[in-house]
Amino acid sequence: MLIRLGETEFPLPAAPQVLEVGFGDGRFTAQVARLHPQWRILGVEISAGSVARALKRLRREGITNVQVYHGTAGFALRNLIAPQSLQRVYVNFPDPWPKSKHQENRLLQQSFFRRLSTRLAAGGELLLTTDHEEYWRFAQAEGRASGLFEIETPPPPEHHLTTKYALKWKAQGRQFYHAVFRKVAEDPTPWPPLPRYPMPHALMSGTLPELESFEKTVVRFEGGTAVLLEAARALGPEGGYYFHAHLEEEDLIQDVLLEVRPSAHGLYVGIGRFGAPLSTAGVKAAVEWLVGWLEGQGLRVVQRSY
Ligand SMILES: C[S@@+](CC[C@H](N)C(=O)[O-])C[C@H]1O[C@@H](n2cnc3c(N)ncnc32)[C@H](O)[C@@H]1O
Repeated sequence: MLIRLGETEFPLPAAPQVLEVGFGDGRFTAQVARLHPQWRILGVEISAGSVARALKRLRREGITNVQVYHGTAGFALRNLIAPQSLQRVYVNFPDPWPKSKHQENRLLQQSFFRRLSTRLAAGGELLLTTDHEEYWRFAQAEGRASGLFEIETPPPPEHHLTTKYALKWKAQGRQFYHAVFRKVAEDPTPWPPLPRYPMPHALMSGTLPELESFEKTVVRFEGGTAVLLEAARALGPEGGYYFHAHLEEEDLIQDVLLEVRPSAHGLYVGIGRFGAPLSTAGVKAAVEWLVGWLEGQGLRVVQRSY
């Protein structure tokens, strides 16, 4: 039920028809899944704690028509959702980012609406419910500016007002706002999924140096940054090293382990399977840097696969 990127095809082969962005504790997701057992639902959430709580709830309730992705809505839309496949997107109580200098962090901006239009089916819709009147107006202005959506503002359906945040704001007597953004046209700009590469690796010869220290290194590549944070010695009989790399690419943050270990064919340098990483341009850049760094330590490349 939890999507592991390294083991998933892009887009998801059984296309979800419904997406919920920022599901929090997942109670609304579970409710929708129970009401519509025939829908394939994808829930997306950036908070790891919320993902864990929602997964527990979905398992406890025996719900099988929800897949959960831990990451950003932008990444999920681009990579997991097939073009023109979504019937409905729920956004309940998105973070309002009330200060004007933080507004660029808001989810419902014109660029998001443009990209969303490529993944919605004809007539597909996004349903926004919020307690934040200013964000509600902002989202409508952004949706309208895209020229791709028709907008209506009926009162919020009662069952949207049962989420954790809805109950919290209800207790404070706040007012609620709702908007339905219905797709009427599509952005023509192509937005293909992120390119993926075969797992990059190299075989090297020579003696692995005894590392006394390792200095944090930042590697920039087209589309992002890889930060090699630290190195650790493998204590097993074969020895070797692990390198912790933090990768930031568009809509994707990954922490991966690179490894240098003796193999039957020489020293293997590549990405470890730990955490089922997604083999992106960032992974390639990190492996490339490590191989170059080891060359600087006197090792030679026997074979390179990237
Ligand atoms: C105010 S909470 C609302 C949670 C839930 N929908 C509710 O009504 O109780 C906003 C949620 O959106 C999540 N979130 C914020 N930005 C996101 C993004 N770009 N992609 C996915 N989730 C996001 C946050 O982690 C948080 O759980």
